[in-house]
Amino acid sequence: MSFLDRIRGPQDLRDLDGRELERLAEEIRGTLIHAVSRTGGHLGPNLGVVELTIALHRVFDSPNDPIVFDVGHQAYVHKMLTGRTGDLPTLRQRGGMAGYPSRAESPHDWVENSHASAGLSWAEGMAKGFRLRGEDRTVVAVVGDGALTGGMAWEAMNNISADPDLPLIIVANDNGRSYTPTVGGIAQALGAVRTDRRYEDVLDLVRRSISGTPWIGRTAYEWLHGMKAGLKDVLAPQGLFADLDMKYVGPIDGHDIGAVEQALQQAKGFGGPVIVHVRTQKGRGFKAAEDHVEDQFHSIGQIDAVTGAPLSSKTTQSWTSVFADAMLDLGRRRADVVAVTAAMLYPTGLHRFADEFPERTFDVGIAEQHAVTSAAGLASAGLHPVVAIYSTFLNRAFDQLLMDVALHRQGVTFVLDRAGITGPDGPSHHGMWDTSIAGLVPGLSLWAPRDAVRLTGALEAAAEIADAPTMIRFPRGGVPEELPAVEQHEGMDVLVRGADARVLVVAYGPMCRVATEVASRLTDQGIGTTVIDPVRALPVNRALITEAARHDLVISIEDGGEVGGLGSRLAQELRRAGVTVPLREFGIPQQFHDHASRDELLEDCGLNPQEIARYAVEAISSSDSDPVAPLR
Ligand SMILES: Cc1ncc(C[n+]2csc(CCOP(=O)(O)OP(=O)(O)O)c2C)c(N)n1
Ligand SMILES: CC(=O)[C@@H](O)[C@H](O)COP(=O)(O)O
Ligand SMILES: [Mg+2]
Repeated sequence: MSFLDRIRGPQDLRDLDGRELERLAEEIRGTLIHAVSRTGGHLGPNLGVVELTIALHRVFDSPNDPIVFDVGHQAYVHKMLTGRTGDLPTLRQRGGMAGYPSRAESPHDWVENSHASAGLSWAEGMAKGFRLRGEDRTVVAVVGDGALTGGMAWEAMNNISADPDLPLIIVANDNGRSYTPTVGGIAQALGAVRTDRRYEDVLDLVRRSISGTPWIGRTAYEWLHGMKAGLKDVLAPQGLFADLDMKYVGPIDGHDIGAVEQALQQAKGFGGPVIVHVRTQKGRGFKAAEDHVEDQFHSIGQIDAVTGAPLSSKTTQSWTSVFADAMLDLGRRRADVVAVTAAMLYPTGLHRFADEFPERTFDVGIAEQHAVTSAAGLASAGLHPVVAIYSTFLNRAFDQLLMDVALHRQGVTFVLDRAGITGPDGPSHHGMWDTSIAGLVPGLSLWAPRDAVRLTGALEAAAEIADAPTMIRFPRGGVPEELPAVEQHEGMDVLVRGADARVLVVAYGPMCRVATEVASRLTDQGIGTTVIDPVRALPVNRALITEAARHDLVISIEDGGEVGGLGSRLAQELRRAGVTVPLREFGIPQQFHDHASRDELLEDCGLNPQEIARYAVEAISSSDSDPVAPLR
């Protein structure tokens, strides 16, 4: 039986000796590579925390001592050590193991939100809470160097550093990377601590010089050992945290289980907030990952478990790569166009713009709030910033969008990738709130392109707006074939013009294809149907109101939240115009949607032609004297 097979929970770790623990780490690495190369997922981050997580679960008593993972994408090893190795083959699949901690899976899991830089606030609150309730529990927060570039982490640190007996241990998991190398002064400061060896070099020098004479050696060693704390303070680099009067232990080799355990025990002994700074390597133990320049296999699809070569041959171009092409073309023609990313240069497709225009590309770290307001600053300086960001991560920068960009009427373009249902990353990753947010922002224009041609056109149009925010949203994955219009009308694209149309379907983005299929089903039932893509979804086009008034039923279909989404805004404008035609909005239901494939979840949301057409037939029939035969 392998060591890993013997681990049903953290208690089974405690009997293993150093050699056995190393064997266990090897087994965990092999299992991770084998499983995640098949399922896809965050292989690199998890390969980097194997020894760290083993040490954490040997020193602390989870779940009595909660272990909080910031972002949580690096919690696969934690899940394996808490009895879930067998679930790895179901990773990120419908009904399978979540890619982040999940309270439904285990009491060892505490925080499910995959949005970075929230972990320390969670841990600070938990530690205060347990202390107030008189519970003897230590909270441990594992936070990456990337997550430490997020402002929320420092809001928490400000409170933690002022609370000397808070039972909280912060493990700074410093692998020097977010996707690409982590940017900014904080990362540099961590790096300084990581690479500054004055203290160790002096110790090595003394050890070498006295190694031949035992009695001197023993005396000097005892002296050194006694002096160690003072010596370290004098010689060790005054790390980032020293000025906060935070106790600091490190830097520790995060792949040396014994050293990490010793550091964690030392930190535990302090009884108050401590930073344990561990140096790890993302992708450790898998050469293809270690050597992967882009992101050290931060997030992978299916790959060859030996070579690391991608297996899922992407046949269709991705929405992201269409944007990358359009952005590069725009940048070549417009010197005022600049790019802003929050530590996601490659995932958002800005890397090619950055290669050609490095001085016009700004990676601000995992700091979306700063990214948005800094973009307002760039616009006020006469530039046109394009902020490329995953839809879900814009949530945390709503105030900056509203009060810095829109209030100041700054021309900033937001390109929201992963808008709508994303799929495997689960509830905190679906981009289902951006359209509701957009609807609240005065002056904002939004495009939801249905294909590559419309995406390119939307970027061109958005870049022309210099006095208000603009937003372009598209989903994760492959871009569909071009869906040409049969007619242009007042800036809108008519995709189907039904004879004697009774039903108007207003469709946004990738749902336009669904809408044309709804139309063909209804036409087969003898119900004339018109399909319109507004192209510029917000503000609502007045011509759409006029079109709606000419029909007996209006249906809107969007890959966005149905509450307060684009359909809701259309309904509001119809009411305001006194148009009483019934309107039914089809969108993503207002709930947290678990992980599954994007197609599975869209089906669950009812965003398919069958269900929508069935609704339309029933609605028309119920309003008619001679009802139409129900759809089969
Ligand atoms: C608010 C937010 N922005 C962006 C992301 C996307 N993201 C996921 S992990 C990651 C990098 C995290 O780096 P780090 O904290 O150092 O963890 P590591 O992957 O190195 O273990 C990013 C940018 C996110 N999860 N949350
Ligand atoms: C953890 C995180 O937020 C990202 O790594 C995310 O998982 C990437 O999502 P995509 O795979 O859609 O790029
Ligand atoms: Mg990192």
